[in-house]
Amino acid sequence: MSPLIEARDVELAFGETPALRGASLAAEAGEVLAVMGASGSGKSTLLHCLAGILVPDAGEVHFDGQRIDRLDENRRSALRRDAFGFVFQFGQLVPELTAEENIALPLLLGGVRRAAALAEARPWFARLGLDGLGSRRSGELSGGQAQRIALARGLVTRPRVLFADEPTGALDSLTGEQVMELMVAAAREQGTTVVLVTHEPRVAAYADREAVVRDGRARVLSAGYAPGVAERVAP
Ligand SMILES: Nc1ncnc2c1ncn2[C@@H]1O[C@H](COP(=O)(O)OP(=O)(O)OP(=O)(O)O)[C@@H](O)[C@H]1O
Repeated sequence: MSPLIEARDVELAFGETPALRGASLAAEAGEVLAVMGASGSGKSTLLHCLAGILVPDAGEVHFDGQRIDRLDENRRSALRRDAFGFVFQFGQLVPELTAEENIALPLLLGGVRRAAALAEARPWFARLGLDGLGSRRSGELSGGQAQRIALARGLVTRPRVLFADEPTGALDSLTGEQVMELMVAAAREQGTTVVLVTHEPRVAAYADREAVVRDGRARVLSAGYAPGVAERVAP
């Protein structure tokens, strides 16, 4: 079976700073893949290349049998909107919108009519333990509540791949674990592949498989989680 999404020998430099130096990484359909590594190792850059946000200087990015690094910006943008979902460290909700409108936003941007988009957003409140919060704005939500809204926004279009960059990084560990449990359960329920960037082994433990990025190169660890394995495997 070929992977759903794959980076092959990807290289990318920001000016004189090499961020990726031949990174290869693949995720199968339905898999939860954690990407770990030290600060500055290139994790976010690799995620941005996989998601078609950045175009690598060299190497290839494939999604669902298509080479996406060769698509122009308009087509990559359409792909991100139609096939991918995103969750970032600080939720990044739109402060002027209610929680319900924030969840519905990717559908609205994709041309779904307002009533239909809000109807799609509503079940997420019960699913993520957020009942009664639909009309709140982001300033009236706790960090954990806001991140669950961001998670719902990332999944509401039923994306093929959810890209999550340090989704628990701004939360305390208990709240972070709740968000991870909800994220993995919701993704599995709808068959969404998850590429999860984290530097926390406790967060990576929710994944089916782990990869480590070190100095701009990725290596996949064997399935399953064992404390300390990342440190032992890295040369
Ligand atoms: N927009 C940018 N402009 C210049 N350099 C950048 C930019 N983004 C990242 N870099 C550099 O590229 C390298 C990889 O950064 P990246 O953000 O991918 O690492 P990371 O592993 O995700 O780090 P962290 O865990 O701290 O978020 C670093 O040396 C970083 O300073």
